Amino acid sequence: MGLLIEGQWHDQWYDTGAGGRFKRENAQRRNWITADGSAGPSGESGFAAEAGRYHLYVSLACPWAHRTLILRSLKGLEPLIDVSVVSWLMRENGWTFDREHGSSGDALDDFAFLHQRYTQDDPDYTGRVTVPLLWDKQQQRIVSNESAEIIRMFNSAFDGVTGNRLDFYPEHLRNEIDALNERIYPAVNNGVYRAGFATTQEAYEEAFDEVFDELTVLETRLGQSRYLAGEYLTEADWRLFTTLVRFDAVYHGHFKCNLRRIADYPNLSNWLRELYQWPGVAATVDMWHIQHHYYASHQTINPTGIVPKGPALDFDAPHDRERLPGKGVYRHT
Ligand SMILES: N[C@@H](CCC(=O)N[C@@H](CS)C(=O)NCC(=O)O)C(=O)O
Repeated sequence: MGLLIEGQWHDQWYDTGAGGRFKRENAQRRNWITADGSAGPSGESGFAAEAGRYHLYVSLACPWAHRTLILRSLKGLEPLIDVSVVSWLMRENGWTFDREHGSSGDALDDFAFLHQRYTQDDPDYTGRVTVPLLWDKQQQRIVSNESAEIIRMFNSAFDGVTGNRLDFYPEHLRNEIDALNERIYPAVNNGVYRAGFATTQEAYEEAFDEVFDELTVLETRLGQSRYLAGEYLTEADWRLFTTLVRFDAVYHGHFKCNLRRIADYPNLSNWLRELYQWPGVAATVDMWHIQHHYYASHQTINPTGIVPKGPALDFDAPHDRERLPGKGVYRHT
């Protein structure tokens, strides 16, 4: 675990400051792929949607990278955007490449370390070396290392190429989806990390309470609504999914978010199974990478590196969500 400072790699754990609070660094590359290469909401123009031009770097353990793999699958982008999967283990060199346990190696240059890709973009790069990372093979530059924006690009930029009309961020639901994301990101997606990486009791308990307060709100909501934003399955669901699918296996034990398991919430656990069983999704979930990555990589939290054998999880078990009205994914015209 470390970061680049003026292009040099430094092995360094997170600095949680005096209060012991983990603060996630903001992503630094914020360009957008668009249908015609015009500029997106941030960054520069020049990234037009073209088959075969972009490459996605992911970890199968990482919930932020997982979002991008799900949207890539559901939007029919697998033949257009190829992927490299980093090693499950992240230690003193940060994300590295190998070809074990389903990792791919660096498919482009056979680099040993992901930080080499960051310094190829900028030899003086300063910052954390994170996944997901979307790379432009043509310009040899990073498009984006912000998953929230990569999934938005995947949702629409390539529609003219693929003909895929599924819309996970439909116009009429945007306010609702944005409001959900604004609560769920700090309290749940990042909340479990804030609990797990806290270095004071107070910071841990603060994050812990936020996680479970929000899960209670979401449990109630999903008792009345098939999906988070209503009858349509949207981006907001997939963003929550990647955290909850890891929860009982990792966040409950490793990050000490153990008031309850997701299995103890009837609506959240049934909703989780429906999403897991959505065509194309189960293949993006690798519980081996997920469990081994967290327990073996975070040596400050789990110095022995022992990976628990349980819990037994069965996301293929039947769910009861048909009891609520649902329309599946919205299709734009
Ligand atoms: N804002 C980024 C966050 C990505 C992120 O923090 N990824 C983690 C893996 S789950 C990472 O690569 N961490 C390495 C580090 O912080 O050094 C996004 O959502 O894309």
